[in-house]
Amino acid sequence: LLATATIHAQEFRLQPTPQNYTVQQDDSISIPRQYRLMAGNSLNNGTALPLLRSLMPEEAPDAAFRIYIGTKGDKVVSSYRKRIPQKSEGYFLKIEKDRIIIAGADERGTYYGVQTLAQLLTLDKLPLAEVADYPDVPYRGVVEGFYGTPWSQEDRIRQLDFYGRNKMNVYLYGPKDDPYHSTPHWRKPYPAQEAERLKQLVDRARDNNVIFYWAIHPGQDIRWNEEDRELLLQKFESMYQLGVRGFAVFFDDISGEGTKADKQAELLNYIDNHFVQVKKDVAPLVMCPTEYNKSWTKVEGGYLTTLGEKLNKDIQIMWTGNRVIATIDRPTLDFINPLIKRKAYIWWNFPVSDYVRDHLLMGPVYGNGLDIEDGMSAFVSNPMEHAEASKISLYSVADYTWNMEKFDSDTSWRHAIKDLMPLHAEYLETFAAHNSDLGKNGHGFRREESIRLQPALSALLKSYLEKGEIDETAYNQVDEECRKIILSADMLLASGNENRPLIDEIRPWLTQFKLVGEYGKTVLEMMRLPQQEKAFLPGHAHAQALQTLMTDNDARYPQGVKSGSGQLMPTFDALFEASTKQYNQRFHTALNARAVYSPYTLESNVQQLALLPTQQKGKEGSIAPSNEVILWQAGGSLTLSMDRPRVLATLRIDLGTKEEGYTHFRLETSLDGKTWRNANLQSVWKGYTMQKADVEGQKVLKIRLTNTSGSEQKVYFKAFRLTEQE
Ligand SMILES: CNC(=O)C[C@@H]1[C@H](O)[C@H](O)[C@@H](CO)N1CCCc1ccc(F)cc1
Repeated sequence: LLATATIHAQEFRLQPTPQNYTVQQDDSISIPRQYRLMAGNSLNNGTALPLLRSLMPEEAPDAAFRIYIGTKGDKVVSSYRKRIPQKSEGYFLKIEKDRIIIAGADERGTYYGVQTLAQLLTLDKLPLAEVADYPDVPYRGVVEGFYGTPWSQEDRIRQLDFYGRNKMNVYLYGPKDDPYHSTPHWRKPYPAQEAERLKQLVDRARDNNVIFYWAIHPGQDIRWNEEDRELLLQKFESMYQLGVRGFAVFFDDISGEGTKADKQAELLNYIDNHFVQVKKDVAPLVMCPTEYNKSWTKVEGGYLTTLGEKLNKDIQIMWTGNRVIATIDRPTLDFINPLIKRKAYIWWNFPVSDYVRDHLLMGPVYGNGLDIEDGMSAFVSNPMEHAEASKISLYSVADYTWNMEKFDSDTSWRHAIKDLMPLHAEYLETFAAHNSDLGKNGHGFRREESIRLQPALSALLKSYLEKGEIDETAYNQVDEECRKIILSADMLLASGNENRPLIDEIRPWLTQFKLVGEYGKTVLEMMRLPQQEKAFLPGHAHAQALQTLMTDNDARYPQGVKSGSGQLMPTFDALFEASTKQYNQRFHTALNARAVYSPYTLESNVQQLALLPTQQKGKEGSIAPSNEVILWQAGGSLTLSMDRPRVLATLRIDLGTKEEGYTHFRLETSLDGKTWRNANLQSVWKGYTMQKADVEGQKVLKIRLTNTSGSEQKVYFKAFRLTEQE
């Protein structure tokens, strides 16, 4: 038992990472069963004491062991006054042989001291520790601001408890699809049942020392008149009656009248002067601007400068960074802070996934600057509609914003996973490692995925595509990972009550993840058999069956479910296509060699072209370029076949050679694959190697490019792109 305790203490990590934490290694004390409480009066209506009592229930006035707890200025901790960090929400925690001292700079600091003690109490023995701690970023937390299904009451209760444990101090309620937050009912008070639920959340937030902000999103239909202004204030008043003590006005994603900066500023200052400042117990007003990221900002238009100049100085202005979805760095803040004349209140659009709903974003939080804590007034995360699954990122956001310099994204990510499912951490880590990239998306924001397996995946693919050989080391690593994927999916699906809400959220992705693992194993087996006329066939059929199962859209997820889409699936698909193409060439068969349905098929007797994948995006079709010199033998040809006759708009080819180089080749098109007609090539731009074919309006089934020079040509294969007519 002692050994476990020792190991536990050594690998034990406090979350978030404290600014200062020292432990006397050679000594510890048993957790006192009874203690005498010496509490400062300032804590009477706070939540630090209730939390302490819930952790250590046995109070006894005559107990030898004492706990001194108070806030700076309380007599009971006066002799530790100088040890308390002079920082908002700071605290001093010391565990001695006969006493524990918790002294906060303010009430929330004292509460955080108790939260840190709570973590130490999970050890078998209490280390003789000393913690002097405080947060880097003043406001830290979550803005529930996504499109899609808002979180449930249970989701939110669990979230608020999570924020208390992780020292996050704000939660902004602003679900885009809540009709009483936004158009059409922002003017109306909540119906009784919703009001009661919100009141419960406000109370739970208070228990966790979290400021509950209620946000309103009136901009789409607000009229700049007294009536709407009064209606908005009445709505805020009704929320105040429910206990809300933090208010926000979001003007994002709107158009029309509501986007005017001077009108927005006038309204916000009015709210500040006639509501926030009057109430005295309400947190600073927060607003989200219409121009909330740099790519949407027209500085000369004056929107942000107007807000910066006109808005009362204590009104916070949100900012998502250089783009809608972006990581935050020093240049980002150097742009926005001077414009708005205050420190930006960062709204970080991660791990929100409402624009890539088929993906889960379970990877590490990385890419934000570690030297920018002095440049922001807040950093709040806009999460996924999957509350529990978002906690991997939120755990690290809490870690990052509390102690930025010491933040290590990978360590934090691994601890976040342990915190979420201690008994299944290794399986959840396997799942999370392969479910982190977003796939192509309109915001161009991507994340690393399958990081540790990437070298093996690319080595396996490269040697197979370029030499038709199997890299055994890489093969075994990928095979072993497929086994772990299948195991992890099953273990998590069968994990019972450890974290049922999480499994309920990610179940469709776990099922998909298992299929990805099985597909990988099947494709790996296929790679060994392209020369075996009979043995290859069952594997090919199984792989196709798995492809079908992976694209079957579950009615509940019309957007589909993607897993391993960043690295695993592209590699497995390429290996499926390559091994099937090899089989077809060897046995002159026409097995389907397309992993992902595409209307275009490539055939070629030029060895280096034969395995290039074709791609289709809308009306565009292409053969993937190759970045090596192609030895194109005399008479060698490449044929791109359509699944049915299609009308071409453009066709561009780039062999990396000038005009004369193209005289060695003939380009033809055919509607039936029997009769062919020439298509002339001409330069697109003088002196460039890209050529275009005159095929506008031609209906074709096949396109063929042949080396008619009578000798081998060395060319590049830089582009082969067509567009179809609408
Ligand atoms: C700070 N406010 C926001 O970030 C607003 C919204 C929501 O919060 C959403 O969760 C988030 C990321 O998808 N933003 C996307 C906005 C996209 C969008 C794209 C093109 C448009 F034309 C309009 C909106």
